[in-house]
Amino acid sequence: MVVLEAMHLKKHYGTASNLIKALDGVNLTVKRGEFVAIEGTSGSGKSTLLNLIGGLDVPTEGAVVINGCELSKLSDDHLTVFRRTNIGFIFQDYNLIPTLNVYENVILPVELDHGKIDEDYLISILEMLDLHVKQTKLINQLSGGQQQRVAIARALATKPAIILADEPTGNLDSKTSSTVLELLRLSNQRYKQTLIMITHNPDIAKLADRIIRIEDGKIV
Ligand SMILES: Nc1ncnc2c1ncn2[C@@H]1O[C@H](COP(=O)(O)OP(=O)(O)OP(=O)(O)O)[C@@H](O)[C@H]1O
Repeated sequence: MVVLEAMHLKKHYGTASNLIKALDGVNLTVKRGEFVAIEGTSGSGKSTLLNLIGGLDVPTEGAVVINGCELSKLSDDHLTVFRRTNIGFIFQDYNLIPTLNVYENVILPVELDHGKIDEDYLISILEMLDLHVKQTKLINQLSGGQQQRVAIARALATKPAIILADEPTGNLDSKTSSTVLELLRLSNQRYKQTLIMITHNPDIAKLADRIIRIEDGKIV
């Protein structure tokens, strides 16, 4: 079953002589439960692609369809709810809320949609990420790596169909990094979640079902 379809996606900035083709005609089909790694040099268009797939940015041309829903057809409000319920983002700026503690940050996306919190599932995530003893800590009492793990727990909390991750283990030591990858892989397999991950690490890319390489805004 196809969960994501990107059709002829383009993202251009500027005009005429200053035209930057950040993404230049990308077609991509991803099946439910697939783990896709995205590789490419700096500036090749990886983040642009992830932002368009996640509906965080609007393409200049082309369309993104997730679970049969074309993102550009949704109103802003619907898109916000759609994103929250279908997509888990693990980006480098964690966007955690400093006035909430770890537990409150993690359950926030579930609460915003008045969803039921699966406590057992949540505890297992927090334990695997070694955050269970930090649940009542405020975000600024955590190290960068711990904050990254909170962002990962939050992305998994809603059991989203698609997880979009931008170098999710970039700031973690190698032990935590492999734990996080194991958790993502486990979650990917157990819940048939689709995982799309930008990585510069060939060892991580090797774990993926498929590696996509982007150069100059195109899949090569
Ligand atoms: N808002 C913007 N305005 C103009 N150009 C932009 C904008 N955002 C991105 N670009 C350009 O689009 C191209 C692709 O950028 P993108 O961030 O997608 O690359 P990337 O592969 O994710 O790079 P990195 O690995 O360094 O994060 C780059 O040339 C970048 O300078």
